[in-house]
Amino acid sequence: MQAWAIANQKGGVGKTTTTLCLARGLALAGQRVLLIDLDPHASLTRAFGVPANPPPAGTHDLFDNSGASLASLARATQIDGLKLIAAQPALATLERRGATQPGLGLALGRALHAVQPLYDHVLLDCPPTLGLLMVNALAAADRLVVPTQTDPLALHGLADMLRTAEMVERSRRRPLPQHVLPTLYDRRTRSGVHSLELLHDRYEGRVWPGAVPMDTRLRDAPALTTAIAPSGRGADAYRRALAWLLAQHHVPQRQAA
Ligand SMILES: Nc1ncnc2c1ncn2[C@@H]1O[C@H](COP(=O)(O)OP(=O)(O)OP(=O)(O)O)[C@@H](O)[C@H]1O
Repeated sequence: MQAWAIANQKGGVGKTTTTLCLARGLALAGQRVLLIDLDPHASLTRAFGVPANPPPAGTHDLFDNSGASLASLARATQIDGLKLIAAQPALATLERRGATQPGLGLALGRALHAVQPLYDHVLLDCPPTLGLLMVNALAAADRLVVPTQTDPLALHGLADMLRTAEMVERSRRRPLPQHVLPTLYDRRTRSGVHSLELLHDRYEGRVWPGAVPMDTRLRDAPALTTAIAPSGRGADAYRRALAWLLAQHHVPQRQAA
């Protein structure tokens, strides 16, 4: 099983869209995929039409003492082979508890360990804040995918995110390969073209050589719950990005604990 953290400390850079498109691509290729929505805003959960009221069983239950197992929280989705653990608003309170409850930073990794035989890939959609939930995802992941908007401000956010990942990597003493995915690219703007060039110069080897273009069909997909099968330039770009990510062979297999 490969665990992928999809993370960036900056909001609105395409994390949820990326998670959804990569997961769908993997499931359509016959892989057994689990999505875990770690973002209290629950965009990914809503994209699958899971109602917010009453709050669904989901990610938060992994962190309390309810004894809920990850396997029991996974719900089927409209896509064969793709399961989802829904986010609940209560996730937002976890950051406070984390400070006082030792061991909570590794709760997700422990839960994933138990479902290794059930899934080929687990994708973790992270919130845009460096808190307990993101640290859990980075500690548990086998690889990190950082979607980054192609504009000058977003490049600062990217540098912060990669520094954070390197800190976590040092403390867990296991490599965390990092892959950068340029998103929301507008080739008609000079700042877009310039930012993409900068990305490739600064992070050579870690950046997908393409870029996901602005595409209204991708923008509308989650809101309309038609996230299941968007088509068009954006969806095509994600297919190519997934192929590139899978071709990065330096990702080590998970070691036995
Ligand atoms: N390639 C694209 N073209 C057009 N719109 C896009 C594209 N990718 C994402 N969007 C839209 O941009 C917005 C932000 O995307 P998304 O929710 O995936 O980002 P996020 O990083 O997960 O955001 P947040 O930090 O708020 O969770 C959404 O409305 C989404 O539909």
